Amino acid sequence: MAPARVESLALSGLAAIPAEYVRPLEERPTECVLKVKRVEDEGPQIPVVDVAGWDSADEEIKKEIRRQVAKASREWGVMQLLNHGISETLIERLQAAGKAFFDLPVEEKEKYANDHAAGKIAGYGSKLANNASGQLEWEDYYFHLLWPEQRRDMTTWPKHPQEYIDVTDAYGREIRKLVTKILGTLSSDLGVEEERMERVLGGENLEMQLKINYYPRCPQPELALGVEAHTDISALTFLLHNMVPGLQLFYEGKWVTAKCIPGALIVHIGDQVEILSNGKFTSGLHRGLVNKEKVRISWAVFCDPPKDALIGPMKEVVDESNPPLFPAKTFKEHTDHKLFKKAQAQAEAQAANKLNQST
Ligand SMILES: Oc1cc(O)c2c(c1)O[C@H](c1ccc(O)c(O)c1)[C@@H](O)[C@H]2O
Ligand SMILES: O=C(O)CCC(=O)C(=O)O
Repeated sequence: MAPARVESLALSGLAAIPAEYVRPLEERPTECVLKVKRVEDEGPQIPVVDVAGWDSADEEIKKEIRRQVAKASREWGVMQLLNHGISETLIERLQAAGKAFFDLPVEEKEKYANDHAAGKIAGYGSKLANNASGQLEWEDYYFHLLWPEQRRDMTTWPKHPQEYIDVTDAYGREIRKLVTKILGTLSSDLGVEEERMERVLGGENLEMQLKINYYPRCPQPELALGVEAHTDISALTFLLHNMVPGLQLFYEGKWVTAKCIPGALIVHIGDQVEILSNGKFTSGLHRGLVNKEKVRISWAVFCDPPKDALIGPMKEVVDESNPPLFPAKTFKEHTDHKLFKKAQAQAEAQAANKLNQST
């Protein structure tokens, strides 16, 4: 059976969210997004790195940018990049196209419905109820392969609006260039050749998946999560949003809300870079909150190695005093293992809840 669309639920005007969307107490946001906004200037903030001089002829300028990118990747596993080189116009067009798709009636979007249960994740979807816990996220999404170009299945891309394909293709090309820059910076910081990480991650076979997250208004945002806490299975993730706050990073024991900075591109370090670097770079735990007044939309590009790429700590970052912290696994094994672990943890939590209720 197709899962309920969160958008349809939200539009039905319900005052209380269905039980499957109510997070366990320990997962609930302590303050809803609108309250968080007032205190967002307090405490530690996600690092902001201005990379305008990335290609500068001045070696000192380049060195300083590289130092800041590596520092943010080590300490936070996330950063907001300014002056990243992707034009404002392209970003506006990408966001207008994604919004135009989600502005279609749900029945139109259903024509692109994915079949997650059958392993077909490309298309329009909502999180499936996991048998173990039945917990759901307050979001619908659109997911498709963006790169490499020759592996795209254009039947899974939205046909409306007409501009979607051109603009998403152009954005993908820009992100692909940034992948090379960031992986080069991180490789150098580890003392390996600049091309090394990109090569291990598949080189020209490196994959990029686009996920447009659509978070409808939620009548009880303090009880729900748009995306539950997770680290990304990717190597890197690039994120844009429509300037509605919601992304939070777990840092030094607290959830920190990402500031909405016009023009900024958020970059997450994912599990694959954490593994390659033997934990020198951090795959940051993050989650997405929802909002009572505003629809939130975000655009995530996940950069992944091919499924069969074997990823383990690079030999240069391992020695007697730095033993490998991760076993080498193919990307497919990593993904399967993580999903299995999550399902198992949810099953255990649910069993414990049931036991508590019956005693
Ligand atoms: O290739 C990837 C890499 C990622 O890091 C992720 C991904 C795909 O998809 C996750 C996802 C997609 C669709 C869903 O319904 C989910 O519940 C998760 C994404 O969260 C991310 O980890
Ligand atoms: O919407 C966001 O800000 C976060 C999205 C996310 O973490 C994801 O799609 O995996």
